[in-house]
Amino acid sequence: MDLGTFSLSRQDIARKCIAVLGIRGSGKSNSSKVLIEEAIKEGLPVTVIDPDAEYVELVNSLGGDVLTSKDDPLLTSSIHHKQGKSSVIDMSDWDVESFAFLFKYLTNLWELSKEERKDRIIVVEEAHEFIPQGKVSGISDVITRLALRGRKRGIGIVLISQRSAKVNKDVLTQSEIYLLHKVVHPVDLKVYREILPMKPKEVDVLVPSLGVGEAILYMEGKTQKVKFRQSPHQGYVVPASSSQVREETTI
Ligand SMILES: Nc1ncnc2c1ncn2[C@@H]1O[C@H](COP(=O)(O)OP(=O)(O)OP(=O)(O)O)[C@@H](O)[C@H]1O
Repeated sequence: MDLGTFSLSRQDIARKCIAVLGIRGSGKSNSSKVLIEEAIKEGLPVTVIDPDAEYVELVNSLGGDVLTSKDDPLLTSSIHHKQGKSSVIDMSDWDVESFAFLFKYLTNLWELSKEERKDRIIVVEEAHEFIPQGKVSGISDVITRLALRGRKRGIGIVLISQRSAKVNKDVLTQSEIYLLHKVVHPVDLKVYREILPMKPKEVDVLVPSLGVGEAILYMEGKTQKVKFRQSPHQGYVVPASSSQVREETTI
């Protein structure tokens, strides 16, 4: 899989927990889109939990289904599991119905994958909103289960967040692949220092100097500075209202 200055195989990413971290504008979404494109091309279906509808065009153009709370979560998850089809759950309404849909869809995927193991990657954009550190909900419970126990059922997970310190630590620290984009805040640098097998001072110098699309890849005990290629799927502009709606809704 051609990701930019580096490549990973299907085997590298299937059934793994992958963390994509970095400040706003560091390139997380682009990097995740490149990963998703390549996974789908390799026949590895993806389900994206998408709070800003940023991945709708990408998943749709690669043959996946776009879902909202108006769809039937049990029916769609059953079809997607059976057919190995990709999907994107448009959460941009950020309302009670969207969360109810997400919970039922993921819970059903979890049950179905017990009966019949099939590879799938669940991508969680803005992961700190769904699996926050120190808070438990039905959604956080099912995503945590998928992340920590999904491997045997064929399920891998990609957690994307600009607020690494706010993502559930039990899940984040279980990641097998880290793609660490630029951060500058001491709180985030502290998280990186805990993850990376580097001297704290090296982390403090290297990480804030990363350019857009550059990241430190850490897997299997090795670190490597990489640069992602640009995804052709940049098309969607985030509506200004969606983050405001999010502030007012509790899961
Ligand atoms: N590898 C890359 N090569 C060239 N441009 C890139 C690359 N990665 C990201 N960009 C550009 O940088 C900008 C920010 O990228 P992106 O939206 O992926 O960042 P982000 O970290 O996800 O930000 P946010 O948290 O706000 O969503 C975009 O205009 C994108 O096209």
